[in-house]
Amino acid sequence: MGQCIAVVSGKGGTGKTSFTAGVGAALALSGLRVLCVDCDIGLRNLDIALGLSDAALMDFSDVAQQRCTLERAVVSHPQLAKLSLLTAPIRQRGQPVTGEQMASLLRAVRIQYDFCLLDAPAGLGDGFLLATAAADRCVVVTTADASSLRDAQHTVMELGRFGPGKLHLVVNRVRKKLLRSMHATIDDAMDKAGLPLLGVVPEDDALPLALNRGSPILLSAPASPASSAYRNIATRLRGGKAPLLRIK
Ligand SMILES: Nc1ncnc2c1ncn2[C@@H]1O[C@H](COP(=O)(O)OP(=O)(O)OP(=O)(O)O)[C@@H](O)[C@H]1O
Repeated sequence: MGQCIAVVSGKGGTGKTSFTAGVGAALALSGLRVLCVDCDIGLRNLDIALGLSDAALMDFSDVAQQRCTLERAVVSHPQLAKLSLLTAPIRQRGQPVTGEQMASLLRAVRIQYDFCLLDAPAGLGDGFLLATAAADRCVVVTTADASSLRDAQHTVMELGRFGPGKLHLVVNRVRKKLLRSMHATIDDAMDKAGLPLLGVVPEDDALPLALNRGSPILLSAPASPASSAYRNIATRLRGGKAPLLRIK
C-alpha cells in the first residue's frame, strides 16, 4: 500500500513545487511508482517543473468527481517510466472537490503507486485543505528567513491531526555563506515548529535553469547539489539512512 505525502509551506515560493518534482523524480529513479499531484487550482506549475508542460488533458477534479478514471487522467513521464503527474484544473468548474472526494481518490492512488506527493499551494486555503485532507504525512518546506519560518509555524499548527513521525521539516535555499548562522536558525526552526528535519536543500542555480529548460533537475543536472539533496530526502522517505548534505 502506497503512502501519500502533502508538501506544504505557508509562505509562497519556498520551493514546494521544486521539492515535489525533485523528490518525485528521485523516488521514481529508485524504482518506485510515483504520482505527483498538483493541488494548486488556477495556478498550477508542477507540470513545468516535471517537464510535462500542458501534457495533461484531465485533472484531479475530473477523477475525484468521477468524470474520468485515474488511469485516463495521469500523464506518464517520457524519460522516467515510473513517474506520473495528475494535474490541477486551470479554473474551478462546478462544485469544489470535497475532502471525502479527495480521500476516495487517494484510496485508489495508494493501490497503484508506492508514493504520492501532493504539491499544495501557498497559504492555508482550499488547496492546502485538499492536499492535507487525506494525506498520510506532511512535509513543511521553508526557507531560513524569519517570515517563512513564522508561516511554517502557523502551518504546523493547522496540522495537529498528524501525529509524531508524520510531520517533517525541509529547509530550502541554504547558502554556505550563511551556514554558521543557519545552524542556529535551523535548530530554532525545528524547535519552534516542533518538527524533525527531513533534509536541507542548498541554494542551487541549477534549479531555475532546469525549470526554464522544462526538465527535472535529476535528469538535467544529476550531479548538482540540489539533486543530491533530493536523492537523500527520497532515501529517508523510503525509511533508509542518508547523511545530511554537506553544503559546498
Ligand atoms: N534550492 C533552490 N535554489 C535555487 N532556486 C530555487 C531553489 N528552490 C526553489 N528555487 C526557485 O524558487 C522559485 C520558486 O520555487 P517553487 O516554484 O518550487 O516554489 P513554491 O513553493 O512551489 O511556490 P508557490 O508557493 O508559488 O507554489 C523557482 O524559480 C525555483 O526555481
